[in-house]
Amino acid sequence: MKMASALPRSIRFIVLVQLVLSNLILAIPSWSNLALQIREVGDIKDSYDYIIVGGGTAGLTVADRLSESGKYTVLVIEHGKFYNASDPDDFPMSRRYNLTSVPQANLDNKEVQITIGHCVGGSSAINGMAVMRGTMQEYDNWAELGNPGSTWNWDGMLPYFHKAIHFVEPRGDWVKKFKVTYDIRSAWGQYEDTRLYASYLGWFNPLVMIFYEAYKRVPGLNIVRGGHSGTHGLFYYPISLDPNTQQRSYARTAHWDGLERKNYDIITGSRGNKILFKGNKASAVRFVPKENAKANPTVVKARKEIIISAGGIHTPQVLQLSGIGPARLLEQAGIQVKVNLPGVGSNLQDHPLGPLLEWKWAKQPKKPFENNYTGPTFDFATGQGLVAQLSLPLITPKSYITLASTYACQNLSHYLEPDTPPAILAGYQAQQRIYAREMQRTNISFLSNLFLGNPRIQPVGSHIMSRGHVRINTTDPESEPLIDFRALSNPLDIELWVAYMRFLLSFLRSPVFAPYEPTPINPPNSTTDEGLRKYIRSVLSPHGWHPLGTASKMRRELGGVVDDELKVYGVDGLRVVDASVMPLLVAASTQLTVYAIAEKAVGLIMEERE
Ligand SMILES: Cc1cc2nc3c(=O)[nH]c(=O)nc-3n(C[C@H](O)[C@H](O)[C@H](O)COP(=O)(O)OP(=O)(O)OC[C@H]3O[C@@H](n4cnc5c(N)ncnc54)[C@H](O)[C@@H]3O)c2cc1C
Repeated sequence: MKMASALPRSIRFIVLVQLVLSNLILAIPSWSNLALQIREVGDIKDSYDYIIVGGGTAGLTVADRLSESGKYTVLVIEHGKFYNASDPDDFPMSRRYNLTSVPQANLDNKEVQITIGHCVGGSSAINGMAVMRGTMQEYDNWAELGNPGSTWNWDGMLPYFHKAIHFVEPRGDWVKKFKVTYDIRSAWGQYEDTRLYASYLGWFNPLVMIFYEAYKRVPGLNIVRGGHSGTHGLFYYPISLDPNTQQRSYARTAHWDGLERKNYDIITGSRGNKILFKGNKASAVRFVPKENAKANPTVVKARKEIIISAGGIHTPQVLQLSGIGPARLLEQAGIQVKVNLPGVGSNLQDHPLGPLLEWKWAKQPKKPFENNYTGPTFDFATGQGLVAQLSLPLITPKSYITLASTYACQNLSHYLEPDTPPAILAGYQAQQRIYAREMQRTNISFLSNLFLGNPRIQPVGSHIMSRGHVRINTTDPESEPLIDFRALSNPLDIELWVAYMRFLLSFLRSPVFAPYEPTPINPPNSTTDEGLRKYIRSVLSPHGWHPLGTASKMRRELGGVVDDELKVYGVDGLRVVDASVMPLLVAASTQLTVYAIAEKAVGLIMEERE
């Protein structure tokens, strides 16, 4: 989009007309056979087989797959709107929520700006487009927290990773130049009917190879033989880019646009604010217009199931407004308790973003960018998708055992709120056992370094020990929920960051960079442990755009909210399908995992039906 101003006016006009027309076709499909955008509440049917609250990444995937046989009617209720594809800003407020966290006590009381999607397509419409997944070990850890026989492990997820995204191989010269590794057979799917794409950029940033060479010298760092095949180390990730249009490929383009289905409706600008029950069975959704919570609500009935896919922040809110959540919180808000489920809203995790490491290079590499790329521009693209994922033994060979045993011996209740319910504590202790073990292993990453070009590195914490929460505002439950990351509330997190910083500072001294005479921009002004702690507190963001865990798929006695079929404990006919079911972070950005969760959920629903 930003390129448009460089074009002659006549061409700009044609491009604009094309964009407006294509947008009309995509956004107003109600005149044809296409899936229907309901414009007036009165046009909504009295009941649907499936109702999905939230038309984002997971919600649209589930809706598409449930409606594809034509046997079932599906309604999606989406809070945001169809946005205008010709909008010159790729990241406007109209497409995202305007949220901040409560002040973070361990981050100098900072209120953290929270960015999540608020439109048809949800966060997939505004994300950085990186396509990554975690390692085998990380998904296997999910199963460990699940019920006996849980299939939410690597083997149980892999078929859905395949189904979720159509992988487009990189150009041969690119593979050679960058040493890209990928393994289609074991890691990627190429299904014809999957319209979501993972592809690589077709241009060259010479800086990337300098970083590649520097990482290669890090002792113990794997050069991954099949990027994304469940192991970690140094590799390239593709992006969610449609290779034909060179535009963002996301939940809307893959799972809504152009579908010819009379059984698939969506209503936008509508906020689902209560699930209604007949006895124990979720039977209807109540919703209000986006702008007016006090307006007359509409109720639409579900004949088979209701699925909440409102994302890691709003799914717990919808559950709590429906009387499913911690009883005390609900009583304080004057909400009748349907199920006392303390885990709703707890276990909030996100990938923390460490300080952006930037340098000035006195001498530049000879060859500048080979830039004939014409798609969307964003930070990750300039880094070409190079990521280095590092285990704790690799980051800090001398102290990883001490860090792991310090964590294993912690009394977690010292770092939680005094009235933390026993089930929540039990769940965090189960996670503690997992992480105390994983800190000593070399096949799980604790720090991901994303190369962003220029040269810059964005360090991202892959796993955190602190746990936050999302709770309705008891004085005004319909307003935005209160979001507290409780960043660094577990003191081990800052010690991990001190170790990460020490690793990074030494990496920057790699002899590979020396010919370019680098000078760091904004380095920490003290490198003592205390100096680094202070520095981290001043720069860390606990929000790396991946809030999750707030309706975790764990055993109920561990504070879980959904079982292994993603059904909400204590009621019938209600599932959660989105990022909030992930019980633990994976060392990867989250969209591909969310798409795979949605595909697997549909598999479970269909298995039950047929
Ligand atoms: C800025 C940003 C950058 C990111 N970058 C990357 C990246 O590069 N790579 C990657 O893999 N991942 C990335 N992610 C993360 C990834 O996009 C998300 O994890 C994923 O899209 C979440 O999917 P979801 O279905 O859980 O939620 P969403 O996709 O957020 O969907 C939730 C939907 O529910 C709607 N909703 C909320 N409440 C209600 C309600 N009460 N009633 C009706 N509708 C409601 C919302 O409007 C939204 O459309 C990024 C995310 C963001 C925000």
